[in-house]
This record gives sequence, structure tokens and C-alpha cells, in this order.
Amino acid sequence: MTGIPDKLNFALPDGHLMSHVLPFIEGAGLGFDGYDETSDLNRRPPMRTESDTAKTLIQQPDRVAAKVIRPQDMPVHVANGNFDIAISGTDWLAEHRQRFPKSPVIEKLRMGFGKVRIVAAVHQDDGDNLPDFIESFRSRSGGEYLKIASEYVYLADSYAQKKNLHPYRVIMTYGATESLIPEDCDMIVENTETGNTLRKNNLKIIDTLEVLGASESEGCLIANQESLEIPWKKELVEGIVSLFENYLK
Ligand SMILES: Nc1ncnc2c1ncn2[C@@H]1O[C@H](COP(=O)(O)OP(=O)(O)OP(=O)(O)O)[C@@H](O)[C@H]1O
Ligand SMILES: O=P(O)(O)OC[C@H]1O[C@H](OP(=O)(O)OP(=O)(O)O)[C@H](O)[C@@H]1O
Repeated sequence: MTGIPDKLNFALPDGHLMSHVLPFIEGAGLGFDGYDETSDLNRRPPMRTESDTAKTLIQQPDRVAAKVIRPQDMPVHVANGNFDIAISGTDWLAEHRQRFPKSPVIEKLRMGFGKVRIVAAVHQDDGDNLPDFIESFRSRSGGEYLKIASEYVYLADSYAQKKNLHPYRVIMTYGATESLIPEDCDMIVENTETGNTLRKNNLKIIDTLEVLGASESEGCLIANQESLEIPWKKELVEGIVSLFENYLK
């Protein structure tokens, strides 16, 4: 079974993006009961239309089944049809597209919050830019592989190929990536908002990766293209998109 039958399955984020999504959906005129930052988070919050505009644009709110999951997991769930739409980040959509170029997941709307840069960072004493760093690394490494750690393994690999960093290896992490330099890897590809985490760990940004044509990642609404071929789902999704677009104006 994929998702709840006869419902528009809508994935909402927990973690960092949740604090941004909460004021956004409230401002747009929607409510999700129990979707808040308390320890009592309801992972299946029922959706309510609150504003008059929301009631006009979304005629069948009862057909929406929301579930709260991690943004990182969303693109693949949407691709598999477990969810029809989701609020994730363009970073995770880019990572998914890099991995599955023929994925049916499409971007419906960039939402303007949760902005982070995806950067290449190295030890602070290891050069000011990528060519300096590579020169310093090659001169001391004796032909060793460059070890690049990241949660974004496909973006990191594509970056390393584009910059011709061979020979290299990408090491997959599940967080705390900034702790790995210098002992366990030579470079990381990581997100950064304020830069505090990098500075605290004696790291320096030497490059910024492009994320779906932009210099920053941001929250975005994604959808399964095939779901939009079902008329009632398309109507609901377009209602939600219009509501969000009105709020962004
Ligand atoms: N300061 C931030 N740190 C990390 N991610 C952020 C930040 N601000 C916005 N984001 C975005 O939030 C999403 C986080 O996705 P993820 O699935 O890793 O969830 P999370 O549980 O919030 O992350 P974490 O494991 O860092 O707690 C990404 O799209 C990321 O770009
Ligand atoms: O540039 P900053 O403002 O410091 O924010 C970015 C950092 O915040 C997040 O880490 P988090 O603290 O959630 O831990 P994690 O590494 O386990 O994801 C993220 O993974 C970065 O490391």
C-alpha cells in the first residue's frame, strides 16, 4: 500500500524546518491540530482551513491526510507514492534528483524560509580557496584519496567530479559531520546558516555549491507528478499552492 487510499497524503517536516513551517501555514490560513514544537507532537495532525480564503480555495480539507516526517526522507517517499506532496528543502530535492534523475518528484513552490548554504569546508589552516586547499592536500598526502564527508553524498560526489578532485572518496554521515576534520576526513560538504558550527570546529568555507540553480537551499513544496494526473488531487494541490502563493505575495 502506498499512503492512505483516497486521501491526499501530505508530509510535513519536523526538526529545523518545522519552526519555519508553523508560522507560514498559520499565516496562510491553515491549521494542523497537534503540529507544534511541544514534546506532544501529533505525527498525524488533522488539517483545518481557518481563513475565508483557505475555505474557498480548499473545498475538501477532510481529504488531506498529513503526517510529520523528516525532510531528508521526503523526496523518496513522494517518488514512491507514499505521499502526494511534502514540504522539504531544495537541498534534499537536489540530492534526490542527483541520485534519481528520472524521479517523478517535481518542485511546486519555493517557500522562502529555512535558507542555508551548502558549502565545502576544510580546516581553517588549510587554504583560503579550493585550488589552495587542493595544492596543500596533494603536497602532503602522497597520492592518498581525498576524503569528503557529507550527509549529501550525491551532491558531494557531483561537486568532486565537477571540480576534478580525483582521487577522492565520499563518506556518508548522519550528522555531526563538522567533527570529522582533520582526523577522519579532509573536507566536508555541509549546510550552514549562521556559520557558528563551522567556526566552533575550526573550519573554513572554501566554496558554495549551487542548489537547483540557487546559491542557497530553502523550504519547498514538492509533489508527485503522477498524483497531479488525478483530478481531485490536482484540485486540492492547486488550492494549497494558491494559498501559499497568496501568503508569499
Ligand atoms: N540551521 C539549520 N540546520 C540544518 N538544517 C536546516 C537549518 N535551517 C534550515 N534547514 C533545513 O532543514 C532541513 C533539515 O532536514 P533533515 O531531514 O536533516 O531534518 P532535521 O531533523 O531538521 O535535521 P537535523 O538532523 O540537523 O536535526 C533541510 O532542508 C535543511 O536545509
Ligand atoms: O551554521 P549554523 O547556524 O551553525 O547551522 C548549521 C548547523 O546546524 C545543523 O546541525 P545540528 O545542530 O542540527 O546537528 P546535526 O549536525 O546533528 O544535524 C546543521 O547540520 C549544521 O551543522
